[in-house]
Amino acid sequence: MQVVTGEEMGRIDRFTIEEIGLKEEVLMESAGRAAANKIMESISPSDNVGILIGTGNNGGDGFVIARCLLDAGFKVDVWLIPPESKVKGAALYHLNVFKNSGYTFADYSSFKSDEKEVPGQWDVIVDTLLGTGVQGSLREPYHAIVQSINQSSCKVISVDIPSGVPANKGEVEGEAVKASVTFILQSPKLSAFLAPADEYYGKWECVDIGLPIRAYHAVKPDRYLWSREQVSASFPARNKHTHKGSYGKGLLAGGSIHMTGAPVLAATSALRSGAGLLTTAVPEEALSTVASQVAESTFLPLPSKEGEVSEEVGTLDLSLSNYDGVAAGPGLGRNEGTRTFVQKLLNEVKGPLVLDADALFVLKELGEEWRKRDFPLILTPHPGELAHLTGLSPAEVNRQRFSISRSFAAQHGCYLILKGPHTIVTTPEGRQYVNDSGNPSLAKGGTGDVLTGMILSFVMSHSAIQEALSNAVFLHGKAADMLVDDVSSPHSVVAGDVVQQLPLTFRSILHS
Ligand SMILES: NC(=O)C1=CN([C@@H]2O[C@H](COP(=O)(O)OP(=O)(O)OC[C@H]3O[C@@H](n4cnc5c(N)ncnc54)[C@H](O)[C@@H]3O)[C@@H](O)[C@H]2O)[C@@H](O)CC1
Ligand SMILES: [K+]
Repeated sequence: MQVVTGEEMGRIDRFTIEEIGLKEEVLMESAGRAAANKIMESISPSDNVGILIGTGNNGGDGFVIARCLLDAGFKVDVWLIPPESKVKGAALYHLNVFKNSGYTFADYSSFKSDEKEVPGQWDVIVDTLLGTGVQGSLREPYHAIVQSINQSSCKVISVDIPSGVPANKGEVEGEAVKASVTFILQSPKLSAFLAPADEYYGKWECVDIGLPIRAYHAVKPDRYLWSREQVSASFPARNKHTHKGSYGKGLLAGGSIHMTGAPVLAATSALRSGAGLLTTAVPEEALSTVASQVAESTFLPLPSKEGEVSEEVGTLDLSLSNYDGVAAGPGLGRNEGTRTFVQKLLNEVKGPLVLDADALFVLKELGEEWRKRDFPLILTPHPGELAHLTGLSPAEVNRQRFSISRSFAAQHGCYLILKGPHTIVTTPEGRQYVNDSGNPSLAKGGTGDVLTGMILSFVMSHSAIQEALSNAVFLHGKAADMLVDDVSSPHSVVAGDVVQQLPLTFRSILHS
């Protein structure tokens, strides 16, 4: 499933109409009918339904939906918000089809002021006021209507996008519909994955309106949703005729005297995620504490000074080219030793290199050096870390999560995993994959270390790096979802619980 901007959706629509020749009226019929079918499945025949129709094509969808529901015998009131003379194009065509079918609507523009509240007898409101064409904050009368919708106790079903929510941005200016459910037409828009707009959608589902795949090929949004279906299809099975070496020899580097837990979490997570052989590299002063908590790893002591890796690491032969994958960062600290170490990893690792946490922090000081890597480089920042790397503020990063990740990954030739409530994996070519698992229980120290371990393990056992990364991100979130659904509360989940939950999470995918 592709994720689009409002403009991309418009271009896909136009290509379908102008190049492929599917008439706009036909497209609107398909869209409205597909949405109507979903709406009818989600309400009861005894419900009183109010359908609110706005001026643009979203309103046109509303006329199709209203006709479908009335034909099926539902109890429906239809309100046309603008004066009829304002309705144009395909929406006007469907207004006429609606009328010619023997149905009527109420003209909101002629209502007296005491008639303008959402009526108390409605159980369900279908919001087809405004779609992806909305610009800025809502003008009257939409503003007042949306306020009235949000104050009502009705179930609110938005079509395509909750009215007033922008397609491409997370910020909502002023009022917008807070939907119970949104039936998105064909492709989710960016705002479904950006805060706080994502909250306005309620539960959402995409409805197939039959836009031709050729139109997507022409427009190339190159952004996809990565969910359970894609994970199941790409999660590699463990073959009978394999041995520990078949699943990669990995190196996990992290820890310092005050942060011994981070490498423990990352290492145990890597091992639980299938790594065949794991070596954990830890500064000498922290080694015994870490080693006592990870029985299945071998260890590589790193020279240390004041509890953190020291600059001497730059002069040592660590045989870094012998590993199938390396991940570094959790708990390393941010001193010169870490910088020297990360520089060495960038130069000497001959396979996928995952940099997280403190390793990301020092990357900025390495200037242009790290752009020249011949082997895959995978960066896993949270918005604060990407802000540090780009010189932007975390708020700016969050505001433009998609575009900033895309340009950063392209500019630096790396895979970028921008963490957050809807983690985005971006490839060096700029393709993007949005994750749809996870919950706020993951907003805790240590959960990122768990993800790093999973990523290390997955990139060693999967030939397609993007799939490995997206699967790790999905399953990490899924483990948290399973914990919250079956075992814990979002408050109580700790990073170690996520590691413990991995076996059942993987089983749920293998057996689905
Ligand atoms: N173009 C197509 O072929 C199809 C479009 N579809 C529907 O069309 C929608 C997009 O249609 P439109 O581009 O007409 O956009 P809208 O339906 O969002 O309507 C835009 C109109 O709303 C008004 N408006 C914009 N900002 C406003 C504000 N802040 N306050 C008050 N009024 C405002 C303006 O008059 C503008 O022309 C989609 O969301 C989808 O529901 C579907 O029918 C499928 C086919
Ligand atoms: K809408």
